[in-house]
Amino acid sequence: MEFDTIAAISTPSGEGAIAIVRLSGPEAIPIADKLFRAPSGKKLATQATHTIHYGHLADPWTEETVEEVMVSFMKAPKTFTREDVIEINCHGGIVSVNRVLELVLRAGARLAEPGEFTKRAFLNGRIDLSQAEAVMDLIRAKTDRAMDVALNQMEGRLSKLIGTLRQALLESIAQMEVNIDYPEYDDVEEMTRPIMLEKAQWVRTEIEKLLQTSSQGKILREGLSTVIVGRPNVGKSSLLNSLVQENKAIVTEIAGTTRDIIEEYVNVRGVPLRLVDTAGIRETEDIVERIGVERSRKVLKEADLILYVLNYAEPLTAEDALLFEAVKGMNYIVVINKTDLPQKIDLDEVKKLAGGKLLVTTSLIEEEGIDQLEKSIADLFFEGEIEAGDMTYVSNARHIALLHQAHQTISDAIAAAEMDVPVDMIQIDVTRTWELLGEIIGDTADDGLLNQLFSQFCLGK
Ligand SMILES: Nc1nc2c(c(=O)[nH]1)N(C=O)[C@@H](CNc1ccc(C(=O)N[C@@H](CCC(=O)O)C(=O)O)cc1)CN2
Ligand SMILES: Nc1nc2c(ncn2[C@@H]2O[C@H](COP(=O)(O)OP(=O)(O)OP(=O)(O)O)[C@@H](O)[C@H]2O)c(=O)[nH]1
Ligand SMILES: [Mg+2]
Repeated sequence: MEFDTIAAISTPSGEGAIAIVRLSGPEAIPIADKLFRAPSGKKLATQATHTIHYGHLADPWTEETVEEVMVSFMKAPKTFTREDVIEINCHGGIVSVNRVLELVLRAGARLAEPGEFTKRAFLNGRIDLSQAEAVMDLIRAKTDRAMDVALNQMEGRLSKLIGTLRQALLESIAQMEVNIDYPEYDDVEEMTRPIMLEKAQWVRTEIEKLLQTSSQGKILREGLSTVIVGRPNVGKSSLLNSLVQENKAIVTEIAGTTRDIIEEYVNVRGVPLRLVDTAGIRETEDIVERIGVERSRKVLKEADLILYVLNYAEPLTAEDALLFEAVKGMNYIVVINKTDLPQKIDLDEVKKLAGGKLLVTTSLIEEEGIDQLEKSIADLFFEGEIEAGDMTYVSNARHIALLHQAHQTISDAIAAAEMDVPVDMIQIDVTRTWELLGEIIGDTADDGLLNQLFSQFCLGK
C-alpha cells in the first residue's frame, strides 16, 4: 500500500533535552534532503540505511539556518511503519521543535493524525490490531504489572494464540466443505461430525481459558479501582498515605479535611491499585464539603474494592450504619483504625453489620496492621501470589467482548453438531466464530473501528 508522507512531534510537549520530529512515507527522504545540510555536503539519500547524521536544517527558500540537529535515516521496510522513516532530533524547546515541524510541513509533509504512525505499522502488516492496541496500553501503563501485560501482548502472544484457534476453525470449515460438496459419501458425513466437534470443543475450551484471565487482566491493565470511605476524621487520608508511602493527601485532626477526590496509583504485592481517597461522609452545611461528600458517594458506586474505615476509639454512629447499607453487595474490607487509643467501638456489632466481610485492625500512627491489610487485598483478588509475568492475559474490553461472542457462536455450533442439524447450518456458526476472533487481531475489522481505535492514541505515536 502506498500512502502520503506524514510528520509529527513524537516527544512530549514542554522543555526537554532533545525533541524528535518523525516523518514516514515515500517523500520522507526527499523532504529531509530539502532541509538538511551536512558538513560534508552529502545527501541523506546517498547514506547507508539506519544511520544517524549531524548537521543543520535550513529554510530552503532563504537558506537561513533554522536548527542544529541529528537526523536518523531509516529506509523501508525495516522501520517502525515499514515505510521510509526520518527522525529529526532537535533541541528540546517548544519553539525549536515547532519550527522544525513547520518546516517539514512546508516542505511537503502532512501533519499526522493521532496514532497514525502505529496505524501504518498495522496497515503495512508489521503488527496486528491487538499489538497496536498494546502499544497504546504500554504508553498508558501506570504500574510495572500493567506494562508487563502490554509488552506481552505487543510481542504478539495473544495474536499467536488467536491465530492457532482460527486455524483449527478453518480446518473444521474445510472438512465440512468436503461434506457439503460430496453429500453422496456417507463415510465422509460420519467422519465430519466427530472431527469438527473435537476441534470446536478444543477452541471453546481455549476461549474459556482466555476469558478466565480477563478479570485479572483488566485489573492489571487498568488498576483495581479502590475507594477509601468512612466518616470524617477516621484516618482515610492517613491510610492512602501509608499505602503509597508518601504524604500525598493532607491529614489534619480537623474533621472534613479532604474535600475532593484524591487519586494515586500504587502496587500492593503485585496488585496495581488505583487508590481513591474521598471526603468523609456526613451531613454538612458546608457547601464545598457537601459537594465532596456527593462525589464520595458517586465514586463509591464505581469501585472494584472498598476500604471502609472505622474509628476504634469511637462508638458506631447512625452514619456508619448507613454506610454499611451503601456498600452492601460490594467488595469491601473493613479497616478499624486507631487501635492505639482506648476501645469505644463495639466489635461484635461491626462483625454483625459486616456480615462475614474481612476485618483488619490498624494503627496508622504506629504503622501497625498495614501488612495485614496489604495481604488481605492481594488474597482477595489473586488468591495469594499473582501469576508469573509470561502468562497471556486478555485485558482489553474490546477483546473480552469479542471472546464472549465467539464463545456463544462456537457453543451454538457444538450444540447443533450434537443434534444432527445439517452440516451447512453448523458451518455458519463456525465461520462466524472465525470472523469474531479475526476482529481481535484486526483481520476482519472495518474502517470505522480502526479510525475510532487509533484516534485515541497520542499525537506522534
Ligand atoms: N527513536 C525512536 N525510538 C523508539 C521508537 C521510534 O519509532 N523511534 N519506537 C516507536 O514506537 C519504539 C521502538 N519500536 C520499534 C519497533 C519496530 C521497529 C522496526 O524498525 N521494526 C522493523 C525492523 C526490525 C529489525 O531491524 O529487525 C520490523 O519489525 O520490520 C522500530 C522501532 C521505542 N523507541
Ligand atoms: N491516634 C491515632 N490517630 C490517627 C490514626 N490514624 C490517623 N490518625 C489521626 O486522625 C486524624 C484524621 O486523619 P485523616 O487521615 O485526616 O482522616 P480522614 O478520614 O481523611 O478525615 P477527613 O478527610 O476529614 O474525612 C489526624 O489527626 C491523624 O493524625 C491512628 O491510627 N491513631
Ligand atoms: Mg481525609
